Amino acid sequence: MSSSKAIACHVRVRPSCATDGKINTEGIKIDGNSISAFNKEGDKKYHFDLDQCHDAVSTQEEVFKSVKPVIEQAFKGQSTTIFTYGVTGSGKTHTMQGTVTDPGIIPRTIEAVFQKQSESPSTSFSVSFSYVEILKDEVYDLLGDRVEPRKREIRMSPEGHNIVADLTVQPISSTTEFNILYDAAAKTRKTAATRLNSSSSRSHAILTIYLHHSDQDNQLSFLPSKICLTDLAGSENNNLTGNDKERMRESSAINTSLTTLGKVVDALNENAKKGVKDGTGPFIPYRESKLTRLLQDALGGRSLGLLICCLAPGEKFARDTINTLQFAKKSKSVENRLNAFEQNTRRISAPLPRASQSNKAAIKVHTGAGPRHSAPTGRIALSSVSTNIQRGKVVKSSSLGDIENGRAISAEKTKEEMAKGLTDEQLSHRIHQIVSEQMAMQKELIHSKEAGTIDKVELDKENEFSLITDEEKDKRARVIVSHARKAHHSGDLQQALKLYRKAYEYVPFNRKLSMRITEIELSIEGIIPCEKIDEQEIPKSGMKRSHGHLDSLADLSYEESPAKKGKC
Ligand SMILES: Nc1ncnc2c1ncn2[C@@H]1O[C@H](COP(=O)(O)OP(=O)(O)OP(=O)(O)O)[C@@H](O)[C@H]1O
Repeated sequence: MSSSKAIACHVRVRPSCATDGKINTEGIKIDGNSISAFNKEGDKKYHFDLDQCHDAVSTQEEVFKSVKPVIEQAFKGQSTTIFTYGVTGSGKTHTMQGTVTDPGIIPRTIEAVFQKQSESPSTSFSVSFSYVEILKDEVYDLLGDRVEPRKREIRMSPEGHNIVADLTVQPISSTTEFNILYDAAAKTRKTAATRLNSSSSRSHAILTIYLHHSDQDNQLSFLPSKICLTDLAGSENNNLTGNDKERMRESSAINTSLTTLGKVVDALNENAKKGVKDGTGPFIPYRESKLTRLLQDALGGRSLGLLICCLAPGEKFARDTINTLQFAKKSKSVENRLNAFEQNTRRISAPLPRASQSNKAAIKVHTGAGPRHSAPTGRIALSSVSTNIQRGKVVKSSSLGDIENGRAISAEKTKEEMAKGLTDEQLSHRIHQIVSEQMAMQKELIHSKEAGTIDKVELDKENEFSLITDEEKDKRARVIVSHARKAHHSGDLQQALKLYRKAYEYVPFNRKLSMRITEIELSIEGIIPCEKIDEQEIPKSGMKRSHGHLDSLADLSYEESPAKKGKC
């Protein structure tokens, strides 16, 4: 059944410690589920109503008890995301991970998962997990090669989820096994001392627990439900942290991705205010950072979301406290569209065996060794399946390809057989979902055709995307931007938008381009006037960079490109 649910927002105040400096005992006050905080000057009081407030004496057990109902939804097939947010040193890692003697949400969740598994053998699910960190806007697999860690791409799965390419997903069958693997991986997460925290996390860390459900009696298995536990790196004030140059670079990447997180939440709220339905509203800048791409499901997506805002009690954090609580307040009005049923019945295959010694090898999950734009192929299959469901024809689900759990599907049952077991309401939801998927597929196809129209500028090498260097990506983006600018100049905004978006796929870090896309979208919607670009700005031949004009997209903000930053 489909429903929408706002992100739940909890707050936790950390006990005071030596680095907090002066403490105003009246600075932060909790009363039930309300919290008030004074500004630094102590002359203005801010008040917030949240879903749960934990004070400085709250225990790890109490905090876990308050999040457990969300985790339990995953046992019923609903994916869930919990993330900790707050200034550096406010207790995010303590809350999420804790210590051996005082475990936090992650170890307690794993315990609850295996407890559930042992309590109800009839609820058959096997367990695996992945663990990634986002450091300076690059994704690394913490279960992957630790000696020579490789940056991982983010790709779109056929289901429309952003997933990390070539990610290690480790099957586990006990808490002990998890602890050994997790401890080793957590040690490789980047931490460093700052003036505020002797072991400050310099990266965002996302631990995902996959529950692979299967119905042994009916020979069905489903997409895994996920419990995504995210420990965000802390927002930082370099004056307080005393960061050196390298720390400052990290801190700038952390602050930028958190700013994007805020922008995504703002845009979602803007959509909600305008009552805009899926995909037709203003541009949501998910693609501006890897963090927001990976949290897309939890922010306006299909995951049940819970945000824990952590607060540090020192007076010097007064402003951070209010900012954090304001972030909680605006996140609280973001609604996610939940649908455990739909997620669960998307695929039918032979049942997944429980994790055992024989299937312990870590699975690599990726969208295929093929091109970044292999997704449309998968979607064509999806489209034909959906058409056939509606016509009552039989199609094997193997045509869908199995991306999420990396296994070949050996479908014994058909979608038609599945449909027989659905109520009218469930079927109607399913059809609604399929129509949305078809629309997404069509969009992708338009993009592919677009690539065809610009073959002459070498976009026919699209399927080598994952193999090309960042420099080459920049080059291609410039070529497409030059075509976009021509369309823009001639007033063909739709064509310009398509091409700018295409270029953006190559340079997702390019904020100027992202802003141009937003401007055109708003112009198309008639919200802002269409800004004509000057013909002089259109490169006449080749892709020489134009000079001087700040707004020139031919420039593509080269200072931000990985090539320029020497990342290639
Ligand atoms: N509720 C708590 N009870 C006891 N100690 C705590 C609590 N919360 C945090 N601490 C301690 O405070 C210090 C900072 O906490 P932690 O490392 O979790 O902060 P953080 O928000 O994750 O920081 P960063 O963003 O820099 O990684 C740690 O030494 C931690 O053990």
